[in-house]
Amino acid sequence: MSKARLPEPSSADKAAALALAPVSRETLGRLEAYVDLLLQWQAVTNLVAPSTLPTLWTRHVADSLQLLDLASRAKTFADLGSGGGFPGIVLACALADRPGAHVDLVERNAKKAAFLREALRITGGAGEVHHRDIGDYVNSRAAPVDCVTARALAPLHQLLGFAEPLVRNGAKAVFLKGQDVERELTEATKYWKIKRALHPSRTGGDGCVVEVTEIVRCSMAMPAGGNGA
Ligand SMILES: C[S@@+](CC[C@H](N)C(=O)[O-])C[C@H]1O[C@@H](n2cnc3c(N)ncnc32)[C@H](O)[C@@H]1O
Repeated sequence: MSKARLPEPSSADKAAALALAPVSRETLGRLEAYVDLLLQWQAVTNLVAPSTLPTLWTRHVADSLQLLDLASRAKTFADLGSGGGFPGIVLACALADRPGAHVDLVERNAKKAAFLREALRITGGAGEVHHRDIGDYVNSRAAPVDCVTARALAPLHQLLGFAEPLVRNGAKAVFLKGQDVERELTEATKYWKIKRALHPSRTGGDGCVVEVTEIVRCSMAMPAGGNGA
């Protein structure tokens, strides 16, 4: 049986992404190698929604790159639930030439963790894959990180539960969120007192980045599914 042909990223979209989030020639080379690898693996395993492939550069790459401006002095990152590598691999590619930079990519799915390792290998991205559960990772990481990231992982109240040990240890959190952010913030404040700022997404739509610099648990019990341990 012949495989269905996947839609390809459009060159106009790539140009638009690079206008939104300009990168050095070296970073562009790494990102192109990553996108090529992602397209090869996408043919056999679902790393991103196939419908988003034509706009892969704006929807996924530029979306990830915009986090760098919100963490311009950060060197160490923890990307929770990295999946196909957004934003973690993109950040690792962009930071490869920054001395001391490092991205921990946390992913419990074995196939995706294997993909992430291969992406770091072929791009020379500055990072390491942690094939484990986020709860284990955040509760056992001894050294602080500067910035914790996540995209399309969980509702905000759960993300805050995951990130709380890292933020308590000095990290800033930046979460890429969609249009439901106000509802998620309302829900989150039932369980957490947070210091936060909202930044509209540079890649358009109703998306935004939630920047969190303080997370304090309220007395109410967390619902199932958060890092309520
Ligand atoms: C919907 S995907 C999003 C992937 C990527 N961040 C993106 O935006 O394309 C969520 C990923 O988080 C991983 N994940 C979910 N819960 C996790 C957990 N508790 N520990 C580790 N990985 C987790 C899943 O395996 C999945 O690959």
